[in-house]
Amino acid sequence: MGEMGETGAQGSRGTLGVAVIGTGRMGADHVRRINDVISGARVAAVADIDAGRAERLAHGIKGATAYTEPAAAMDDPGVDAVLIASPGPAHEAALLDAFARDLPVLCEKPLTPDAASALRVLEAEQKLGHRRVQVGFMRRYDAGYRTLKSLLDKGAYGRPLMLHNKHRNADTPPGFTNAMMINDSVVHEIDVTRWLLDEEITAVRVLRPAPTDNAPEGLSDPQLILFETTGGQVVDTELFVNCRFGYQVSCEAVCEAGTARIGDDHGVYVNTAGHWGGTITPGFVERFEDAYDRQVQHWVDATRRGEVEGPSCWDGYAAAAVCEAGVLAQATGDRVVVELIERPDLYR
Ligand SMILES: NC(=O)C1=CN([C@@H]2O[C@H](COP(=O)(O)OP(=O)(O)OC[C@H]3O[C@@H](n4cnc5c(N)ncnc54)[C@H](O)[C@@H]3O)[C@@H](O)[C@H]2O)C=CC1
Ligand SMILES: O=C1[C@@H](O)[C@H](O)[C@@H](O)[C@H](O)[C@H]1O
Repeated sequence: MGEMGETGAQGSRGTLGVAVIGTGRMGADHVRRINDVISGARVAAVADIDAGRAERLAHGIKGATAYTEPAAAMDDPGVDAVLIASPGPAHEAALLDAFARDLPVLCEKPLTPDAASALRVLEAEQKLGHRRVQVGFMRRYDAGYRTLKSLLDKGAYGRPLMLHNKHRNADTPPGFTNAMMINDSVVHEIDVTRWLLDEEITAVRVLRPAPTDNAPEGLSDPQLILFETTGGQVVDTELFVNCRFGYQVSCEAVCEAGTARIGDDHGVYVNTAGHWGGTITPGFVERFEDAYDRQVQHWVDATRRGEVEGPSCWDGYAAAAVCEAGVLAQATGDRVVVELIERPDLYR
């Protein structure tokens, strides 16, 4: 254990030594964030099954060691906490490794890619007897979503009846599948729906219009996803992941006495010869930069106080259960009911 472990996490002011698992796009961005943007933490170890990638990243960081095994990185003497940024199917093993060492974790979304594995993680955390995981649903740290949440919580426009979401990506990485459209992309709308409305999602439907010619063969893009909630609200999401023109995420809440919409900020509004308007961010890294920074700072601060806050394994499990229903709804065209276990005491 690093400095934090020697002094004790509770109330300690030591710098948090973080092992970053997975050094691809998000892992490398989180390493940069920990090194250059936020305070109170340092990268003590990185791990990637691609040894060269891990070594190249560790090379530029004083005191960081590269590993190929996540468990070996967690055993590094400088490590107090773990940030998991490997692909979703690798999360369960890394989470169980972290639990075996009782280390605090920030786990990128999705918690895991299916409900059964998410349930195993939920059960393993309960065996520890305390929460250890914050799930990387970073939209909860975005300024626009936070404002919308506080307006809804105050009942500013009365009871929310519907949400209209848009989620557009310019393009998809190689190997992106229809299931990933739900598990990797719509999982964000699943989380913001549950969080903004404070309700569970009870059923899912998916409509698949004729696909764009810009989508890779076999990808049904765009899709329209409909959720029903325990509160009787209906939520629609347009997901269009090969729209070509940039990255757009917005959410409009329709309430009894008004509507509130976020995500339309296009920066400076310009008038010039033959042109008017703003800009569109190219991708999620730019659109949600502040949210990622706030999310990681929040995790570091809570961990240094010996606390665990933010989206929990319950949120990760509930999202995985909705994703599973969504993938089935996508394949069959049916309305699929979401099956959830009763919420355990640890997450009440
Ligand atoms: N919050 C957000 O907006 C975003 C979150 N993500 C999430 O971040 C995670 C990583 O995504 P990307 O960085 O885009 O993927 P990526 O493919 O760019 O990087 C993943 C890295 O993990 C490594 N890896 C694979 N299996 C591993 C294992 N068992 N142990 C250690 N390393 C392993 C790969 O070699 C690769 O370097 C995923 O969970 C993804 O859903 C991704 C994009 C945006
Ligand atoms: O999490 C993310 C990606 O994994 C996903 O592939 C994108 O569609 C999302 O916009 C992004 O936020």
